[in-house]
Amino acid sequence: MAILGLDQTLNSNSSSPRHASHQQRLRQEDAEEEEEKLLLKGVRHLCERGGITRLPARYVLPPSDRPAAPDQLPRTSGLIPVIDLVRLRAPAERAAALAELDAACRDYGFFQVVGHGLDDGGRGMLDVARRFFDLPFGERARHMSPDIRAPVRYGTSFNQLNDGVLCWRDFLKLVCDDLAAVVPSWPDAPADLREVVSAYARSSRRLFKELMEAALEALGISGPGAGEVLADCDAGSQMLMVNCFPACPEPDLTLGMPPHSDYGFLTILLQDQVNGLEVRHDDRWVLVDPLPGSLVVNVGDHFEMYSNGRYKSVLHRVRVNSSRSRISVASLHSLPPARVIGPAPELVNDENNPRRYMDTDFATFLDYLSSAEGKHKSFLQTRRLITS
Ligand SMILES: O=C(O)CCC(=O)C(=O)O
Ligand SMILES: [Fe+2]
Repeated sequence: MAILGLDQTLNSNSSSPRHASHQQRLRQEDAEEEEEKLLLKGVRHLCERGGITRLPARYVLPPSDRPAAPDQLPRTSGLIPVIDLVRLRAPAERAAALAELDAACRDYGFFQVVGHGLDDGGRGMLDVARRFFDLPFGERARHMSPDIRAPVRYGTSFNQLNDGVLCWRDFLKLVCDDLAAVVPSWPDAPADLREVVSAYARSSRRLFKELMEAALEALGISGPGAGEVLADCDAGSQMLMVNCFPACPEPDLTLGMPPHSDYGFLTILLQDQVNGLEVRHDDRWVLVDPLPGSLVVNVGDHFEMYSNGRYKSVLHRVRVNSSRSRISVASLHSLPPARVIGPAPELVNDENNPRRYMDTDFATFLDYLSSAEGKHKSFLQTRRLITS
């Protein structure tokens, strides 16, 4: 297909002309099918073919869903609270740091972590991720699967089963629940991927547990209740989403990820120097401008449910830009997949803090993702008992 032809096909209006002959309509249907197949190979592949000077129509959002041009955004450096783990680890400063953590989870649902002591600050992880996305398409495509349940999966967009408008994103999903068992099925190229990513996954899990320990203390949950949750964190579910957002020809018309919340307890996000994450706060989108070397952490749906609404799982989205490709690695942590999650009994009382969410489990979440409902509401909304 000629390069110009490709652009024209991708941008063309998909409805058939009224007087098109039967044969013309069939040809158009074939072309649309070919185009869809091409787009599902991902945005990296699309960009590598060259000649993409306009955003293909399948990625164009309706005007109300488009991101504001960057210069119209409020500057937000300093807005997302910073939690210093060095203070959290110092007995004399722990109480003050816990109060800050509690406020961040309540008021923002997001915070930045510094002083985390991660070996190389995550640089090795970002570097191997970049080299993975730089591999020839055929090498990446070995891991492609439309099955959202596949433990290793290279995919594109957000939820390709349900996306009406595609997102400008490719990703490698790696389930890390039982590392020793899953690592042999991970990509073997680049040659150091398995080693670097599994080391990062282990560090991220340690950080998750440390943050959960602190958050439970901040919530006033102690004794056997806290012990059980923390033991479950050790054997809990973990999923790495390694995201690649290539430079985009018309970034103001689309998004790298649509507004969504994360399903787990906490997500730990490592990102390169290119901004893109926007968080919903006070009814507006704010661009997160992270401190160099920090990790961004957010509360997920399971933690909002477990905390009976005290902590907020906040909508966030990713914008793309026209000049620089961006890499991020989200590590989504929760309790073991078989565990039923509902409000902690310590946080519910009939008088002034009634139960706000019904119990849920992982299977229900996966069913939701593959259902038509996944198009319209957040998973959390489907679990609410009290809507205010
Ligand atoms: O790339 C980012 O900044 C956010 C990624 C994200 O929200 C996710 O993978 O769930
Ligand atoms: Fe997310």
